[in-house]
Amino acid sequence: MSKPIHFPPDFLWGSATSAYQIEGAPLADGAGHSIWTRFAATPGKIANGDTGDIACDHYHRWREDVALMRSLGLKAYRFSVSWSRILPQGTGAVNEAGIAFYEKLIDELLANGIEPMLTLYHWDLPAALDDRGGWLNPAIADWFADYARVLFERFDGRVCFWTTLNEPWVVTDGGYLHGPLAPGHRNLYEAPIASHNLLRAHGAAVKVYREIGKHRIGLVVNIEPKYPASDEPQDIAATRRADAYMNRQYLDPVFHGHYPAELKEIFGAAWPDWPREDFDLIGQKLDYIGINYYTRSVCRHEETNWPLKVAAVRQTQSTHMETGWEVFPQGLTDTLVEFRRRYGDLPVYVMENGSTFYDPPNAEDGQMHDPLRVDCLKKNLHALHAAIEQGVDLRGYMVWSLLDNLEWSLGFAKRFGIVHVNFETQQRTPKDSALLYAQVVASNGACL
Ligand SMILES: N#[N+]C[C@@H]1[C@@H](O)[C@H](O)[C@@H](O)[C@@H]2O[C@H]12
Repeated sequence: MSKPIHFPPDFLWGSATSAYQIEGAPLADGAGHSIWTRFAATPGKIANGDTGDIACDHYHRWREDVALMRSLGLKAYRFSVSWSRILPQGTGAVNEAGIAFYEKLIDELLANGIEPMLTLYHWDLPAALDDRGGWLNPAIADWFADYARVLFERFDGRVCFWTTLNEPWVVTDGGYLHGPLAPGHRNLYEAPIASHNLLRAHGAAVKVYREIGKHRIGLVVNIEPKYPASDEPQDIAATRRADAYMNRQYLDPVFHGHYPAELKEIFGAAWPDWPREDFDLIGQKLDYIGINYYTRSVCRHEETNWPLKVAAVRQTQSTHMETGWEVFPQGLTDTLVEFRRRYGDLPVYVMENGSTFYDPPNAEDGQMHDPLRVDCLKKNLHALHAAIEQGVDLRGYMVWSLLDNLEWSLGFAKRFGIVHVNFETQQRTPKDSALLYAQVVASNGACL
């Protein structure tokens, strides 16, 4: 019998979602278009013609969903604000109805003893700003800082956990280099510019927060640890390139004041010489780092793969994600321990971790059984605890996701929720994984 595991006494157990994936009604009450309302309206961009027009109808069911979180005993809820609900044109006049929606949500969370954790940007850029160059326009750092200021002024104090960006790597790689995500560009020269401006915008928002904020602000990055497929020099080099491109491209500038050298190697002439002062802006001190972990990647050299010349070697037990994400809990431990080794003892929150498996239909007992997700959750939580035992200052864990939702260009078919959503009836049904998670929260991990 393994000894029961205990997490730190004030460990923050919660769940995570994002605006466009769950809210629906993206244009309600004066909101403006975003690059995702546009992308979803473009035939062929989202599987099965799915859109965020309704999604989980959270815009109308927010009170019910907070009650659901309360029933699971959650201590925190990580959500994002849709920039174009607050500033329909991305800059300029504030849409008070947009403020009102998030104010109701925040106050309801607080009334139910749930810590609101607010993400300023989770991919849904106002379309009006995309028309002005979006993340390719250096002015976006100021636009983002002005948007952040509005929310800081309205909500700081009720919101004590702020995140500037969610997964800048996905925004860049998906939206500007390879193109499966909004705004759907495929351009070697644009990707580094968008990525750099995301980091500048992050720094500009943190700078504003230091002027007027009184609580905590950080950045959320997705980390996918890279392991060489062999000890061949070219596989080792490929692994180094993949790590630099996906993981260190954001953490090195924020914490070390420069990009990894491999990026110039990868992008060649498409990699600009960045102004030194940009790194002073990007390197604003953070109160915590948020890490999203899903899987690892085993890398080999592949000359034909553009532009990294890296291929991922498919592994055995995988989730039902499009690219077959391997279930590899050790990667979560390794990621957290490596962050501490490379960047120091900053408080860490796992801001997303979860899995997608085909959930069998409601069993005759009316319960939604999801044994694969239950198994994956248990293994990941043990891996989390292993990191704490190795000295990582881990403060909290947000399971992705509270609800089945719109998995971006993969549509509604990829279900990550611990709560099942019937998208015809909007009925929410806690899965076995939700019941397990409720026990984990109640026992602070001792039930594992
Ligand atoms: N894919 N996948 C699931 C999940 C996605 O739904 C989130 O919006 C992203 O922050 C991150 O990619 C992770």
